[in-house]
Amino acid sequence: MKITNAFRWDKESVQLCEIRVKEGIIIEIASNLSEEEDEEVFDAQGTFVSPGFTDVHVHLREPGGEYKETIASGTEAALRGGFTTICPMPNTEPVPDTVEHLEALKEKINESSLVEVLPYAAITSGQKGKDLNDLKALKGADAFAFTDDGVGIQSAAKMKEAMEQAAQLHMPIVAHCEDNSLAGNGVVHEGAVSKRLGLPGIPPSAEAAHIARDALLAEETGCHYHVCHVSSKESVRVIRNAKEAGIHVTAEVTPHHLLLTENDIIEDDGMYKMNPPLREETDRQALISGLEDGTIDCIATDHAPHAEHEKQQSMKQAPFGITGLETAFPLLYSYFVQRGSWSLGQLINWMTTAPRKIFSLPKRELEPMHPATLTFIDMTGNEKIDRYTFSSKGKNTPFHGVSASGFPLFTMISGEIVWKGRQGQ
Ligand SMILES: NC(=O)N[C@@H](CC(=O)O)C(=O)O
Ligand SMILES: [Zn+2]
Ligand SMILES: [Zn+2]
Repeated sequence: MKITNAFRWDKESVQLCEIRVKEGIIIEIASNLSEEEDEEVFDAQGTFVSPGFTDVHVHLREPGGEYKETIASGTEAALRGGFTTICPMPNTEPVPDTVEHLEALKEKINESSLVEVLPYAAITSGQKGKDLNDLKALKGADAFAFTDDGVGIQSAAKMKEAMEQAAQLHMPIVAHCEDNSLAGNGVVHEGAVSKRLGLPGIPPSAEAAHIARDALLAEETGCHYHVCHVSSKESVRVIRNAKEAGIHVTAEVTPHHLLLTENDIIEDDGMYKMNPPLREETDRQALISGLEDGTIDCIATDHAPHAEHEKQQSMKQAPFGITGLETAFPLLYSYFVQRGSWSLGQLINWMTTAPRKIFSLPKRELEPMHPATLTFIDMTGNEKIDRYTFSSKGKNTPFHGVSASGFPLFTMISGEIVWKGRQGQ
């Protein structure tokens, strides 16, 4: 197959190109490729082509929470957002904390996933933070990495034990950092908005204290420690210091923490409730500079679908979390690339190469010998985000009605167009 009329990021600028694909693999890329007899031609219609995005932090809710999302609906949302590899978190029912549960989950993934799905296994039984799972056996059953995302591991000793074992297995420990004794029953950032709305707050120290603790434990144990959804300037500082000390720490940031602050919360509205909470403008700026200077390694959505009736509740009642797969690239492209803060190459790196490097996944580059697993993005059009058109069952986004460019038009996996939803709409 010859893909024609596509733009790609070529070192420093966007260039028109043609791509030859054989048996699902990229063979050649050039501005003009020779004609081959009887070759199928795929007209990319002037879209921008990128390796499919990788998201190392999503919630698919299956098993146990199928009314919020299923593997089928969540992976369709991934395709619609340009993601071809996603890593679901283990806060499901049951939790993938035994080989049996993980195998059952993998079977469901095989039955209904539309993209590559690499599931995490939990660190502790039922994610209760008490009994360590058989990490060696879970690695043997292909766990992507270990995490108790959804809750922080409260006991430092338990975290140390987990890291000791993970280090021996050469597996990363991925952490939702939240000290419950500091976070309490908080529902928003502790600051101006928690005061204005009279809501219990979550201080930045609830996150940063765990990161500082765990960085020391990672140093002691030699474990690779990855921090989920960094939200505060204090956390960025602690991660920067840890990296400077040579500790193997990596970190991710979500689109919503890069784009929103507590000031976007106008009233007591559960749609703006997420964990960690939206913080202050100085935090948002620290996250942006942390990403730009390499303190934060990649972008991950923390796609957290919930049902409409759940998110329509007040801050105190609604569950934490917002969806992200179908809005991540358009929002970041429109806000940071179109306005000139980042190059397209930087954004693509944080959503493709960088997350794969953190977890030593096989490279997916737009280069010969790599799989033709590609996302084709419409860079010129502009449309309003409409949550009711999401493939995800979770319509819970605070970005409904926001205008953006950069929506994927079609997605290819190993040379096959697997999604052309926007074309068909
Ligand atoms: N981020 C969230 O606000 N919610 C996540 C849990 C989590 O990522 O901690 C969820 O599972 O809904
Ligand atoms: Zn979390
Ligand atoms: Zn999460």
